[in-house]
Amino acid sequence: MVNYKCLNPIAAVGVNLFTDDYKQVDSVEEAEAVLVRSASMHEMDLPADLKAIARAGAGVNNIPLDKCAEKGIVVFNTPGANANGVKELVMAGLMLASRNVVGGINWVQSIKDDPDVAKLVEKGKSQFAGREILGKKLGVIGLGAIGVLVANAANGLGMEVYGYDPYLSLEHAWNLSRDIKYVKTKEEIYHTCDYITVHVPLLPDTKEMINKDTMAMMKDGVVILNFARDLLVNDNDMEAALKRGKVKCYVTDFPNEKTAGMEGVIAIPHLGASTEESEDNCAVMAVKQLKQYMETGTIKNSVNYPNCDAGALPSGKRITINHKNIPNMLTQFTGVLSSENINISNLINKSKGDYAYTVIDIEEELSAAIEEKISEIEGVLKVRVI
Ligand SMILES: NC(=O)c1ccc[n+]([C@@H]2O[C@H](COP(=O)([O-])OP(=O)(O)OC[C@H]3O[C@@H](n4cnc5c(N)ncnc54)[C@H](O)[C@@H]3O)[C@@H](O)[C@H]2O)c1
Ligand SMILES: O=C(O)CC[C@@H](O)C(=O)O
Repeated sequence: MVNYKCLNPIAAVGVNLFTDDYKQVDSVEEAEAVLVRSASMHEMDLPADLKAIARAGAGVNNIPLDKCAEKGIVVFNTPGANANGVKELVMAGLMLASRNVVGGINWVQSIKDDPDVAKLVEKGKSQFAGREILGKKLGVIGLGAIGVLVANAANGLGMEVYGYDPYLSLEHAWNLSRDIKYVKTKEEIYHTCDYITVHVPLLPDTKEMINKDTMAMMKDGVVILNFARDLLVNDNDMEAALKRGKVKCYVTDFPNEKTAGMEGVIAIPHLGASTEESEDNCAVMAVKQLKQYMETGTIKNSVNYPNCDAGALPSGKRITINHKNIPNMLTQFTGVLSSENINISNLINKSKGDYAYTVIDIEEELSAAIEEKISEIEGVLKVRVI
């Protein structure tokens, strides 16, 4: 039986994939597997039995990835599963920043009880006139699952689209329309574009990438859209830029105490992935990845351990070892098994940065004492026998 804990509500279509071999528990302390959306896990004690965390979503800045890796806990996310939901809201954000729909709607509400409302609407509507996006230049920073969809959709609406991503993957490059102008520096986007949208993860090198220096390079009256994470933007610098008119409008899906009421900000309550379709896609992908890892040791879409297709289970036992990526580990693992006269039928070893993962298939049972011996090897972080 595998105990799992959901730290946020996870769509039923995903949770229902758990069979009778899985049991939902009330506290993280009892869990071997965790499902999470946006709940912060940074201050949480991670129990010794915890083996995997699946983030039903893309951003993993709410999870202490290094601390998890150090404890042999594999963290998964669900790349692309909510990308269409976010793309659609970004397109809405482009419109809301261009046409004063929000101001107009609020105004109608303020005059709704006036018997002359229809006449007042025609008389007063000019104060909410806007501009069209057709022919305007859009810069997309980060051409991953969301950025590519946004770039292609904006291109389809007649915008001239520029894209920047120094780590562009082959898969995403294939999906990018040939009309998108791929640029080699962010500065080209800053200097050129009327609208700039960011779709990068929050990392030390992307934190506050939109700040007074980068905004100084932008066109006067630029519109900035942030459907990625609030800390990508320096809020004090944004406030000053909005006041000066350097930035015409800032659309954010991550309002905080500073930006929620800021003039010139369109604040949306983190709704990018809040669609039935995205929530279902993320939940199904997260649960499938978690189950596959718990049941077979295969790692797919991990952000802190290497991906590893462990293949079908052997007739005997499978030993999975999460360990440090340091020399001489395989010799020690195979040494323990050969000293017990155990034959290895298959061995896979993968590494990612400071961490590695080894899967060893044997055609017989494995005693707890031998498992213990492997666990005691320096650099071994977690051992499982499936
Ligand atoms: N608003 C929401 O509800 C919502 C939903 C999903 C994702 N997000 C956020 O959006 C981000 C992007 O999501 P995604 O699904 O497209 O992820 P993704 O991993 O598919 O794409 C991220 C892209 O950013 C690129 N990148 C990384 N560092 C960069 C840099 N310094 N400059 C330019 N590009 C860089 C990567 O190469 C990658 O192509 C997530 O990390 C998350 O924070 C928000
Ligand atoms: O779970 C959510 O609602 C938001 C998820 C989103 O921010 C993500 O990074 O995938």
